Amino acid sequence: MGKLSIRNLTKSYGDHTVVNKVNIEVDDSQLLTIVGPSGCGKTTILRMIAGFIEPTGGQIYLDDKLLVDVENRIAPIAPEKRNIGMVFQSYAVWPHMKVFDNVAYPLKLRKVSKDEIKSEVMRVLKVVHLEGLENRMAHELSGGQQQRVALARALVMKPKLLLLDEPLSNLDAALREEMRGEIKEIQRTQHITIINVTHDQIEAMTMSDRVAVVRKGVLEQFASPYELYEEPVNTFVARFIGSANILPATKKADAVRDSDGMMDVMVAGCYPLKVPYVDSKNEQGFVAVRTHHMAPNEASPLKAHIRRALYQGSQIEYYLEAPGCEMFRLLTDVSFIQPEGADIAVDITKAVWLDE
Ligand SMILES: Nc1ncnc2c1ncn2[C@@H]1O[C@H](COP(=O)(O)OP(=O)(O)OP(=O)(O)O)[C@@H](O)[C@H]1O
Repeated sequence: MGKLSIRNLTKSYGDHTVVNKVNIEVDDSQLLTIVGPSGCGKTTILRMIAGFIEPTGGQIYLDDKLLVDVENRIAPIAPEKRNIGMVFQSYAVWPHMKVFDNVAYPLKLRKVSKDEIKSEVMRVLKVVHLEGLENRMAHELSGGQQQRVALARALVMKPKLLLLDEPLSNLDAALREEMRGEIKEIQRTQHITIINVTHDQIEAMTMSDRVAVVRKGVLEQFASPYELYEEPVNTFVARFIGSANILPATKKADAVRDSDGMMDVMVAGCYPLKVPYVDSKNEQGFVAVRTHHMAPNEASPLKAHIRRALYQGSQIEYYLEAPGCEMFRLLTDVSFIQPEGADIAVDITKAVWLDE
């Protein structure tokens, strides 16, 4: 088991609130990613779960065990008694200790028998694909291998919950990709609940069952990767996840749902469009449009000026300007080739309405 519930979790330093009433529920054996720009409070949330930072408000439960409850003044459970493993960005391994001893360390502290230490260490080294390297010194390993040692050391305690604070950010792109797959594999085979912190939205999308998008300490959206991409709740989430184009749009305050579940909006003052109906009274708002949901069409009333054209081999990405709009992007295949400075017209094939 490893079901985590975070309720109204808050942390303030003086009058600076860095985590503000965050609510998150993670089911057993799921992988949650907390994502957001630098300084938004990701690490603070993780450290409150681990017990290294005391919250200013809220509760955290792991299964039915109350780890901390500020309002009811219940003394927080000490970090080492929480049954939580943690891996950080910097390789927290002892360089002049053997791989085996690095991983065995937490078990030795707990006075586990020698035989059991040996079998447990060998078991987790296999899980992280380091079998055969147990007698190497940690400093003789590559960055990726050292990070696997740190992972093995966290896993050897059979934690209910594994917290990962940007453990992949120091690795090169190929190794990062490989480790993402391995962490997913560990989640599945070891039946462990994982909370991963990153500012990399691709990592959040590809690894997670659920994603928590945080901005300035506030949880903006908590959903599956699919929902975040298809139904972002605001322009911040739409930009951050999948870098959507955001265009100004208007609609009637009493816009109606048609028989297809759509409603009429006007984009950039010139382009009538149907988008999925949302219950909103706002007349001014935005539409979020993915770059591949725009298509060139000479007859379209949405005229745009090509500021930049980035040739990418199989496709071209155009950076476009239109009156009243921030720069937006169109992704096409190479059959549509236009020079920078050209004026074109584009259709929007799919979009969602956002109030803010
Ligand atoms: N001990 C402290 N005293 C005062 N402010 C702090 C303290 N620790 C963190 N903060 C502030 O809390 C905010 C959140 O920090 P946190 O490290 O949680 O962000 P983050 O999202 O993990 O950022 P990054 O991606 O850069 O690691 C920041 O504005 C930071 O300056």
